[in-house]
Amino acid sequence: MPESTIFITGTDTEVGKTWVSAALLQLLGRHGAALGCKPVSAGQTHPQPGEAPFAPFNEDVRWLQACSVPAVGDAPLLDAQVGPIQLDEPCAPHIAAARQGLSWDQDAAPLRSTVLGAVEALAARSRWLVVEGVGGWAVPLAQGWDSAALARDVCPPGSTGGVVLVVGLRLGCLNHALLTAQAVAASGLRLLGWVAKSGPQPMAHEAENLATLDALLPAPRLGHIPWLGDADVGHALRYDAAALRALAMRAASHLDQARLLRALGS
Ligand SMILES: Nc1ncnc2c1ncn2[C@@H]1O[C@H](COP(=O)(O)OP(=O)(O)OP(=O)(O)O)[C@@H](O)[C@H]1O
Ligand SMILES: C[C@H](N)[C@H](N)CCCCCC(=O)O
Ligand SMILES: [Mg+2]
Repeated sequence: MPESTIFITGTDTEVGKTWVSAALLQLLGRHGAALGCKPVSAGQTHPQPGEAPFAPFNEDVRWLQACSVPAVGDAPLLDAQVGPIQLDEPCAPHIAAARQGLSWDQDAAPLRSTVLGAVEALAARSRWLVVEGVGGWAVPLAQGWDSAALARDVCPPGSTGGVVLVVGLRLGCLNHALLTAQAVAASGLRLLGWVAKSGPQPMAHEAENLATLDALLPAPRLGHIPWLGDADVGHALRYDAAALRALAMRAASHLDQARLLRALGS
């Protein structure tokens, strides 16, 4: 079993959870096997007209597969191991599932058992397991099972792991971050830390917003990942896993490794 399972949540969808997950994998992979999992994903990338053909893939799964660091001698992870449930449409997962005729609204048990089976298989091979949630903390998945319940399933209260919150720096993030931290605590889970992620436009009064989060969030800031303006993410995702790892390393250079290892108790 892993020393720690880290569940990555965010203040919203598209805030940088995958960037942070990939960066953590590359950073922690220096200290032992670090494997990534995106248990439920929604949205497949298909070749556009005129583009060289490739098999459709989910971008988050592709990132985590490329950036996972298996133990020496262990096999690289397969797409289906990193992303056991990959839905077609880029929307709320329970809606994407319904549109594909999956009956998650009737019974969560088959979904939960597939997902947790996949997570456990990776856990058995890793020192660090990084599990990326879907959207924000409370996104519904299936009847009686949501993203918060998934987090509790993969790093139960009392386990050595916990939650890392990614805060997308934009107006509104203070409220979303503080509500999420409250909800994590109410679930009985440990907030290990939080990471700020900038978008293409710098947030107005960024320093003051970061200071407010530092003062009010009940966990340490583990880093602030800037916008990497020159990154050709689309090309790297399609054709170049090494370029994805290089981008993840650039992102990781903005994380505080010592603080992270302290938060993980290592
Ligand atoms: N070149 C780049 N440098 C830094 N950040 C980028 C770059 N290109 C895109 N991004 C950021 O990545 C964000 C999406 O990040 P990411 O895919 O990690 O989000 P997410 O929280 O994982 O989303 P989801 O809920 O879909 O899983 C975009 O909103 C954008 O700000
Ligand atoms: C498709 C998207 N990028 C995410 N994977 C799914 C986000 C679900 C958000 C649901 C919601 O909070 O409204
Ligand atoms: Mg993501």
